[in-house]
Amino acid sequence: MSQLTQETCEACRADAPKVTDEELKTLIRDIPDWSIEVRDGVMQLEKHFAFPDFVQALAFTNKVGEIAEAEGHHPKLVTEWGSVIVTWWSHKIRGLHRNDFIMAAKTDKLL
Ligand SMILES: C[C@H](O)[C@H](O)[C@H]1CNC2=NC(N)=NC(=O)C2=N1
Repeated sequence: MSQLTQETCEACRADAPKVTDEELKTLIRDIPDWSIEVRDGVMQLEKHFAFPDFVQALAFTNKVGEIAEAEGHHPKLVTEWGSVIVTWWSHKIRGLHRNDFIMAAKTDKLL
């Protein structure tokens, strides 16, 4: 399990730096199952989680919500029967911050 899971998010600020290309290459190794998506020019981390039914998908969704509230950093969550797509990015900087990698690692740790 990545050391990122031991870190906590810093407060989201509009002038916070995006991760550099070099940091991105290093950080993504810690969360190898996550994909990097770019939507409207905004880089995001995304992963699909499969579950046997809706109840377990919803339970996982709520767990992600709990860590998001605890860290003050929130994802996009798409919950369907047997499926949750989790997407992390930093809205204020319209891109990826270290916070997003921390939260992706913490998301994986929920399973
Ligand atoms: C006021 C509040 O802390 C901020 O708006 C936080 C809330 N959660 C957040 N979550 C994410 N992913 N990005 C943000 O910029 C962000 N900002």
